Amino acid sequence: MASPALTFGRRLCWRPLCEIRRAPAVCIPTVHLHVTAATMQVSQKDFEKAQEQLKHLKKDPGNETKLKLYALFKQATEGPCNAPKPGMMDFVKKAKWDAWNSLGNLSQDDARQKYAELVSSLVSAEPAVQKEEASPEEGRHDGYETIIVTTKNNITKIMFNRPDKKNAINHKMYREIIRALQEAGKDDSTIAVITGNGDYYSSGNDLNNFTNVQPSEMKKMAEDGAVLLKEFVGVFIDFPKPLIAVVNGPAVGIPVTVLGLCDVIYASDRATFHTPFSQLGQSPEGCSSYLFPKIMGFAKANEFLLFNKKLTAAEACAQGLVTEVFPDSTFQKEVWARLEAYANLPKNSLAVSKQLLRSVEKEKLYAVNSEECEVLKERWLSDECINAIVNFFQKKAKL
Ligand SMILES: CCCCC/C=C/CC(=O)SCCNC(=O)CCNC(=O)[C@H](O)C(C)(C)COP(=O)(O)OP(=O)(O)OC[C@H]1O[C@@H](n2cnc3c(N)ncnc32)[C@H](O)[C@@H]1OP(=O)(O)O
Repeated sequence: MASPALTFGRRLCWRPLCEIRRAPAVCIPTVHLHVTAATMQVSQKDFEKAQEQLKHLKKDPGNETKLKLYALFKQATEGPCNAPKPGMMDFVKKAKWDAWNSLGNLSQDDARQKYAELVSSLVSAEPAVQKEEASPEEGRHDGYETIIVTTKNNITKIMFNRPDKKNAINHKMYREIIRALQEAGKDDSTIAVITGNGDYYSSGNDLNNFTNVQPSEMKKMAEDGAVLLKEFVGVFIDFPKPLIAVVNGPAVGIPVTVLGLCDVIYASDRATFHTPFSQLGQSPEGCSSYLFPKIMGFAKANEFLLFNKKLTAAEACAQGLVTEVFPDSTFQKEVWARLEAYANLPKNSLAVSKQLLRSVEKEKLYAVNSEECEVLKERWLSDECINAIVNFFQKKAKL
């Protein structure tokens, strides 16, 4: 397949909602004679109320739901799908058309009803309070949007903070993590911790990083991506004090590979570890092509890095990737109690010891990092990789 302009992705996110918001009561007078006036009024009122409620949703309901809302709105206001089918490569329009068309001959009243019910279920599922935002944490560093950085009890904590996107790492987040690690390396803390907010540790590279790119810009996108990735992995290689990963949930891709560059890895028993590189037409990064065989042995590393084998926390621990696994119910309490005790140890002694443990490998790690980024630069331009990303957004295919 020729490299298409990857212009779908994000646009899918808001257009259906925006359209719904922009298309208010003008379409509503469509009525059906078999419905009594009273029922019709209630249903129409609910429909209008639902449109209003939708505007105030705090949580992005996700593409799948937005497509459902779009389809029900069109059905409710225009009846069965009557638009011409968009072309295969017009992913967003095609997804919307498919959603509308799938409603077949559903009546406009039923569509209004279902629309109102769906909005109502979204409203009840809204989080009561965004805890992290509601109560600013002690020692919080300013100027970050995608991560939360705090320093307290001699520990600098860097928390991935895009829980609605499973903490997928977009370009801004790569840059913010680089800056946070550089600052944590120099601040007064004794140790630094990386963790995730929400149910995931991180779902890895945000696949939107590859979207909205015109064919003429693909090469530049790959080159810039390789530069950013090299710098990102470089700050892990050079991190001067103990770096602990507190893996609170599933981890996919790059947050897994850089675990080999962290010093201690604590995992909840809910965590899983997955590097689906071949499934995505990509190749390993984060120095994992060198460190993982050293950590797990070739036999296990090959299954993990080549064949996308997902590991449970217990398996990752048995293979030496994870230091210790804790029951999810006591994970935070046990881990933080332990980290606070470690952070009271002499800071300089810990820093020089960590550097001794890691310095023998540094030159090799720089070389591995460079080589991995070069290979990935080519991979990102390959049909295998582009097709995998198209597939993710088109079908929302899950790993
Ligand atoms: C500078 C560039 C450097 C590049 C370095 C390269 C790194 C390689 C990698 O990291 S490879 C790993 C890439 N990650 C993935 O392929 C994961 C893709 N995501 C999934 O398969 C699933 O989302 C899941 C299994 C992680 C979670 O599934 P679940 O059903 O529980 O949740 P949703 O799919 O509904 O996810 C909620 C919303 O989050 C969006 N999302 C999740 N992960 C990513 C991602 N990696 N990239 C982009 N978007 C992601 C998902 O699309 C949902 O969004 P929506 O609510 O708008 O629909």
